[in-house]
Amino acid sequence: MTTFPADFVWGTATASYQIEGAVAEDGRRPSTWDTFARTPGKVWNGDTGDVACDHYHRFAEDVAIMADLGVDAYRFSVAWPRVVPEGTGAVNQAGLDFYRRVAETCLEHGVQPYVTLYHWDLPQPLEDAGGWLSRSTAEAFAEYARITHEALGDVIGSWITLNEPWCSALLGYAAGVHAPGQQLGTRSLEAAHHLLLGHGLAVQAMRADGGEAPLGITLNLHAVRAASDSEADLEAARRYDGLGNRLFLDPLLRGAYPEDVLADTGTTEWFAERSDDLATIAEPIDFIGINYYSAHTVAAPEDGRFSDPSLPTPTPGSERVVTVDTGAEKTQMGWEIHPDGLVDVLAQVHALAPGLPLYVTENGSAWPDEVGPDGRVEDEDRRRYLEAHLEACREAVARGLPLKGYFCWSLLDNFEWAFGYDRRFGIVRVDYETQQRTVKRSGEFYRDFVARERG
Ligand SMILES: N#[N+]C[C@@H]1[C@@H](O)[C@H](O)[C@@H](O)[C@@H]2O[C@H]12
Repeated sequence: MTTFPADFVWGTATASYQIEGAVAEDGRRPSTWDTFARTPGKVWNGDTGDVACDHYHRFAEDVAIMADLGVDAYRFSVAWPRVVPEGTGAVNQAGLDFYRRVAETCLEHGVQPYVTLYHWDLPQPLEDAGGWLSRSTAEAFAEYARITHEALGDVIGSWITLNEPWCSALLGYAAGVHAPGQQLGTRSLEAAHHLLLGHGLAVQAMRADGGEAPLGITLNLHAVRAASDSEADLEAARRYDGLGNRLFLDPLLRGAYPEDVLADTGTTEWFAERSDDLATIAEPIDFIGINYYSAHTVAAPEDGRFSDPSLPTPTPGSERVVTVDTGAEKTQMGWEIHPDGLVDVLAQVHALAPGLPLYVTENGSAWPDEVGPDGRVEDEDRRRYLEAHLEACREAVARGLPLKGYFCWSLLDNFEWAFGYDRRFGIVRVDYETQQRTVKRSGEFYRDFVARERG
């Protein structure tokens, strides 16, 4: 059986708004998710990240749990509204100091800090000025990145600029199910462009600041399969792969947008007017992070008729593309379980950028956990999902794909965006009433797997 390289990185991942709480403490100002969560009907049960897992006050305990699990690295995100509370202008030293404490505590426990600079909590004043539909937000992001990199570069092991720009753009500005809750159809591709431009400007700013830490970006890639080899279904798969994957992979790794996607969405001219940005977007990076959860089998709508391409294309799975239920087991999110799809997306990126190091920066599953009379959580479903995807990572390594690490999503149960606290992804349970942490069976499995693979 293939063994993982000795330097393979085993980690866990979280995000600021999902775990920190303390949303108005020590100078933090509102983000778009503070606003969105307070908008009636947007988040399950009216849940907010006001308290979440109280990680802002309990981070030392959480780092100690990671050390006990034996992980090498902790991927967490810096909240922009803690560091530059208004998005631009004044820097909040208390915010920088908090993240320095988190990073130093990690290092004291032998855990490498990996930072994501943007995991969706955009300072509200920037959204009020246009958000990611505005080019100025890309420029503001680069300045925030420079500030944070300059302040924390001595304690951060790796930097990820953006987490899942697809979600920020397509769910935030088209489907409207994420902050800021806009339903602007294909204008969401303008947000995608400004997110990618912000990424490139941030990479340039951090490189100019010096430092040796690797710089990368994290994308949620969709393993896409056509329901049949009919022309209509293959066309549906092309559309889904285009809007879900190539809209981001191509500019980042090929320096060009996919012409078919721009044609599908009637945005060719808009992007042509901004072609000078592509060199910045394609600024060389040191790794790509891939968040993988599921594979999607897609087909053309029953009648085979595609609606007018100029109509809004909120997200893949809109009226042009339907997702087919293959009968595979699903998680509580309704996502089909296809571990082999992880190898497929790793191979897809490798084909575009041979040799570029790859990390699985998120992989995990939500299940309705039960706490036993002994207080334990025997989450066998989550353990099984985890094991299957770790073995998929082993297969990727065996095939010679440059997979360098795996971060389990998530260390803790946390605020699951529009699902609030109804969905638990943690390998460590959080009792939101008491904030007690309990390592689940899946967490024990991950600990034992890592120890065994490390030899
Ligand atoms: N849903 N879901 C779980 C998980 C979400 O909690 C993360 O914040 C995102 O980066 C990504 O969507 C994946």
